[in-house]
Amino acid sequence: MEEREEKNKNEETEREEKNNKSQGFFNAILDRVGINEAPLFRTPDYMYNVSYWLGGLVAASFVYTVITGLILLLLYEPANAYAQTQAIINTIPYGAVILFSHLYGAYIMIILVYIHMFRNFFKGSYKKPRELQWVTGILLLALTLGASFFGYSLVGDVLGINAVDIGSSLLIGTGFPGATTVVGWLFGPGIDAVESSNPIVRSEFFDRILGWHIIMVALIGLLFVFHLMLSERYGMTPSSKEKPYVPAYYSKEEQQRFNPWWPRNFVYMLSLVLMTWGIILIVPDVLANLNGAVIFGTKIQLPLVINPFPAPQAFTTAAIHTQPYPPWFFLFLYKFVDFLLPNGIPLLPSMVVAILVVGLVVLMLIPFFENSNIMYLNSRKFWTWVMCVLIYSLIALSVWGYFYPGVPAPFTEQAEVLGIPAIIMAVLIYFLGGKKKKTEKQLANTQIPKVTPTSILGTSVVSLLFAGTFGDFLLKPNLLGLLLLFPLGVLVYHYVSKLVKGFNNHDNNLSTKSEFPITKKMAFFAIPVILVITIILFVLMLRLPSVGVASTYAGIDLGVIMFLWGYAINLYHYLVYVKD
Ligand code: HEM
Ligand code: HEM
Repeated sequence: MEEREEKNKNEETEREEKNNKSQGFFNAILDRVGINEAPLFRTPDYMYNVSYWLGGLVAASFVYTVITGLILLLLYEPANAYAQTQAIINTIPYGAVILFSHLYGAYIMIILVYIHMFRNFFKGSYKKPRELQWVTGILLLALTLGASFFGYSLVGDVLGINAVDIGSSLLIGTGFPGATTVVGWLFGPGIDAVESSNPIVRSEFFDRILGWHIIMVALIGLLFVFHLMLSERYGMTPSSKEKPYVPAYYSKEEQQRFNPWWPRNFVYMLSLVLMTWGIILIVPDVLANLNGAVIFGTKIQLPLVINPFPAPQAFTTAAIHTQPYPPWFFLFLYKFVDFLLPNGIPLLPSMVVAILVVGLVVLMLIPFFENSNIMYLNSRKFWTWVMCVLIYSLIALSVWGYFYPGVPAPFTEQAEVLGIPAIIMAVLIYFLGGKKKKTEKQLANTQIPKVTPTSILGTSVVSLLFAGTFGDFLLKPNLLGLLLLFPLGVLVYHYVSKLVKGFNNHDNNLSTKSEFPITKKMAFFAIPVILVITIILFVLMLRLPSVGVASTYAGIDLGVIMFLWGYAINLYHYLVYVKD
């Protein structure tokens, strides 16, 4: 009896092994993992479009910065921050590539987080049942800016140390109870320690900053897991054409028609990840080579805010001659601090901090303030206006802060730079935005306007330029003014007509066809060509210098290889999965 049982068991294992062999080793592992049974969201064809995967791109840049950050952690010396950062750039193999791409990984992550956020607002993805995703998203945005701020201060250059100085003065200046204690927690012995001749005191400061840098990154990681779990619960927000009403999500039954997560989503995501990583490597390494290069007899000196090289060391003679800029992602705040009240008195630090905190909380609670039950933009004109003004103000204040740092901004200037565009946007959104409320029946029978934030912003900017130039021309008629009026007039016409058409156009973006400009035949041949090119590039990479700034050539090479691989996988996705 026992013998027979043993025999049966053996036969079963043999059968299983045979089965696994015929499946292939890789598939057998996936089968064991149960990839097909995992409760991952199924995706309809039309969602294979970058706009639906922006969060994935943010996550890709996050993972990149974590990998390079862990390598930097092995190399960094808190007691010797600036000198060691220079050593990483100049003496450690591929150190410059790792540090520069860590910095730009963070920069690209910040830009993508903003794009992801605004896209999710305009798509209505914050509405029921995704409110928590929006709330955790805003926390993720704040943490990303925080982690980048602390990372930036780790270098020990004048910009990073100045940023800490401004930050702590702002907090202490609020006079809020406990502000000094909080500053003590955040910055330990403070920036004076950076000047100390005692390495223990110096490391006390940089250790504290490093600690916060890693804590914030860990919090991003934890919160992201939650954010992603929520995303898998309801899937990505369907197109408003498919689901025009709240709550917009596909039921379990509907999902059965769509593509399972494995392998198509994996293939698509891999292609996007590799392309993002490629760009993170290429951009700073190209910039590092541009900086100091002589082009047409002119020596290029990149502005400090985008330069991958550190600024001069804090508290040195060179530092005195450096304009104290904050990191570019806080330039808007830097200008905001220069604002004067209508009576000419500067904004108090307590007002600045209070406005920021309240603004962030309001942004976080948008899903609860704006709860119209239609997914289209014209059902939430007020909030569309708020978000358009927010995008515009972030950009305008950053540019303003860059060109006129520390120059007090009187109320009249604030009204010109921010007030007038805000009014133009309000008028455009109100008058061109169609009727606010429609019944379900009307909605089904009418064309739903489709207006993008870009068309609203574009129209506002060109109208403003046109109005300004026209005003100048009236005051001081001249030929240049007249010549400028024509192209600007054409641009105004272009944007306004686009906006008007947008309001009359239905969202017809549901085609499952690819937007690829090339045919499948071309894609079929392009893949092996890319493979051969990347092998050549790889061999070349091994011959390029590995130490010092010159290693950035290898960085560019690796970036191009990654980007091309990402593109080749994208072509593969197109060939295998996209229907003609
Ligand atoms: C576990 C993850 C991470 C670790 C261990 C880490 C570690 C480090 C270290 C040691 C430095 C100092 C490099 C030097 O000056 O020599 C640094 C710099 C920096 N980190 Fe991270 N980091 C991590 C993730 C991140 C993330 C997720 C971001 C962005 C959100 C970020 C943004 C920055 C920035 C902007 C710098 C300044 C780089 C420069 O100015 O060249 N880091 N990081
Ligand atoms: C570290 C920052 C962030 C990461 C890594 C991240 C990641 C993700 C990922 C992977 C998704 C799944 C869908 C996709 O790939 O787009 C997603 C969806 C979403 N995220 Fe984020 N996110 C971040 C920040 C934000 C912010 C700042 C907001 C808005 C305030 C936000 C709001 C949302 C919403 C509403 C969705 C659902 C989108 C939909 O249903 O189509 N996220 N996020």
